[in-house]
Amino acid sequence: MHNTTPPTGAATAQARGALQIKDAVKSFGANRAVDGVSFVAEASKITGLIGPNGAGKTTLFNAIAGEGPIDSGSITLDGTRIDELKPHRVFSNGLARTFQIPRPFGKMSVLENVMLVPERQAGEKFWNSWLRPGLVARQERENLEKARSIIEFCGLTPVERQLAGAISGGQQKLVELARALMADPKIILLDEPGAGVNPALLDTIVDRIVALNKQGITFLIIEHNMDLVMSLCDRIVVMATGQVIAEGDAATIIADTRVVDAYLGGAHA
Ligand SMILES: Nc1ncnc2c1ncn2[C@@H]1O[C@H](COP(=O)(O)OP(=O)(O)OP(=O)(O)O)[C@@H](O)[C@H]1O
Repeated sequence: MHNTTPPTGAATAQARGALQIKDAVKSFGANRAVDGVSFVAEASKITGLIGPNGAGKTTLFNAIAGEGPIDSGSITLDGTRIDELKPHRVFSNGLARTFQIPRPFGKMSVLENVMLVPERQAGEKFWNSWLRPGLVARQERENLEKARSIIEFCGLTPVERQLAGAISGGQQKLVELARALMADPKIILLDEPGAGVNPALLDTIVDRIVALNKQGITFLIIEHNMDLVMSLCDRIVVMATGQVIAEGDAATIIADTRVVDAYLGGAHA
């Protein structure tokens, strides 16, 4: 049985990682893919972002992660504006994301993929390896230990030497989660963690999200699997045609006829 305790340092128990989206607009030509969106993903909570195909969820995720800036509005993380930052700066501010389709380095092992996550390592400065080889060796050892403990937490130890391109899609999603955890994030954005994942592995993913959230990590999750959304999320934000049409807890969302109408009118069931 692998270790199910979140790795030390992955988060603190204090509430942090509050993400505030205010009047966000993002257009592609005449198409306002994100059309005046405002909501808060509360610190240390799990917020679900749902809506039919084309609602603007991925566009908003990209904007939050710095991969396609909004045209107007603001995005703040714990009160700090992040909407004008490049992706690596958003990342170093404590926001990590995973992708709908995992993007591991397929020709590298699972362990190498997890260890590749950029850190402010001494070894990155070439003179350190010449002037301070002991420091570099120690940091590399600590990095390896951290990667191994995160890999264990994610249940990936049996495949840590395998090529990341050769493991299942569900395991690749766990590799993405492990990579996110290497950065000690305050908030993790998960893009469809349940898509294409077998039920047993899905249980592992859900279990790990819950454990990390208990340690204080905030989650914002795009997911089409409604059972998963309803059981996992403290709060749900529903988007349709670029706008927020409803938000609240699961019971509120289920009872909202605007949500039903949006899904019936959209392509997604
Ligand atoms: N790079 C782009 N260039 C032009 N239009 C885009 C681009 N990305 C998204 N769009 C358009 O923006 C709108 C919102 O798309 P988006 O992918 O954000 O929706 P979504 O809610 O994530 O959908 P899905 O659930 O299918 O992933 C759609 O009309 C889409 O065609």
